[in-house]
Amino acid sequence: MTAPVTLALTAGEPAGIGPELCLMLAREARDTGLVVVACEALLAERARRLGLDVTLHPWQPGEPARCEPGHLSVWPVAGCVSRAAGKPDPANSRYVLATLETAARACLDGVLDGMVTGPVHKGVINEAGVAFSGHTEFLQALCGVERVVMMLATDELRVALVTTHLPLREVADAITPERLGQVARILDRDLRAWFGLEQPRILVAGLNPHAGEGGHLGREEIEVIEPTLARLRQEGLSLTGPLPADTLFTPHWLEQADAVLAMYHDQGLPVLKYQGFGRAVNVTLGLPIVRTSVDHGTALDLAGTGTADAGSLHTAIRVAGHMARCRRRAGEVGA
Ligand SMILES: NC(=O)C1=CN([C@@H]2O[C@H](COP(=O)(O)OP(=O)(O)OC[C@H]3O[C@@H](n4cnc5c(N)ncnc54)[C@H](O)[C@@H]3O)[C@@H](O)[C@H]2O)C=CC1
Ligand SMILES: NCC(=O)COP(=O)(O)O
Repeated sequence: MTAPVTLALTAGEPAGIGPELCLMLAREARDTGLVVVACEALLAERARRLGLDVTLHPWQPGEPARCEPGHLSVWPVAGCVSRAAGKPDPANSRYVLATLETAARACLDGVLDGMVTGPVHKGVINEAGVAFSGHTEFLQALCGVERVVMMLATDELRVALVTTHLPLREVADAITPERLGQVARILDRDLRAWFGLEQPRILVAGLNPHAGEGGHLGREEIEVIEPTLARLRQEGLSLTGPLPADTLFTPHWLEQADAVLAMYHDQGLPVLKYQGFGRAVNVTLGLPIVRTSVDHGTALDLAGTGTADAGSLHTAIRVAGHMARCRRRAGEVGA
């Protein structure tokens, strides 16, 4: 019999809502195996504080994960030096990164089938002197791949990004024919692989207002985006654009598309979050492992209150489980 899919779930920033969202999962039975990669004492303390009756079971590679209500398997990670909700401590940063590395290496080694990440605080990690711009870039480097793509999705809308965590000032220079080509090809390929689309229809946003207004409001569309899209169409990609970003997110265009490719983080993600914050998933395309994440951050204001919504975490687990099963079926990893 084939072993059930088992995912790593990193609990993220200890002072944030990640640890309690992981614990909330234990209220119900799970049909996908989950191993929470975190400090066991942190989880135990947060469970006590919130009155959650959860028994934590240290997990060893090769063991089945506990899936019944009231029980959670934990891959214990050391180094979490302060565990207060709502009070982040840069001294925990090495521990936070160790949870990510533990999970990612387990996926690369085939010990686990994919990873779901709870929210980390990028600023706090940087305060510890570690250059870190996000899981996306961290996992790209750890897995040794040249390009990955951040895509956030609800059941109704998918938005992928050409650039991710960059100061706005640097965005225009980062949009090169090479990067745009790599991102569009990964998006097209992974929409086919994971989302069952035979010929993904992708709307591409311009960078400038009104997609450059014929060159009067910026020349990136004419000099970079249009020629690159023309080359990609010759390769068989179905791309429409560059379209003015302010009217692209309207039913007229979205009804004809499977995904939107936005040029930068705050061009695409505010629309996605307005449409579906709390039930969206963040997927890293182009990695050799399965990785999804929640659509929200650390919500330090809610940590320790038990009021955080676990909707996006449920979506992230569902999508990662689906991707891991696809990979199994495709024979990319041993069944
Ligand atoms: N996947 C990740 O690791 C992500 C991490 N972040 C990081 O999180 C930190 C804080 O970012 P913010 O911009 O403040 O965004 P945030 O998502 O943490 O908070 C924005 C607002 O949404 C609320 N909120 C967030 N998650 C919620 C949930 N599950 N249930 C109910 N309400 C929720 C918060 O209380 C707050 O009012 C930053 O360091 C950022 O980089 C942000 C997005 C994703
Ligand atoms: N806005 C999405 C976000 O910041 C999450 O990024 P990452 O940590 O998944 O790279």
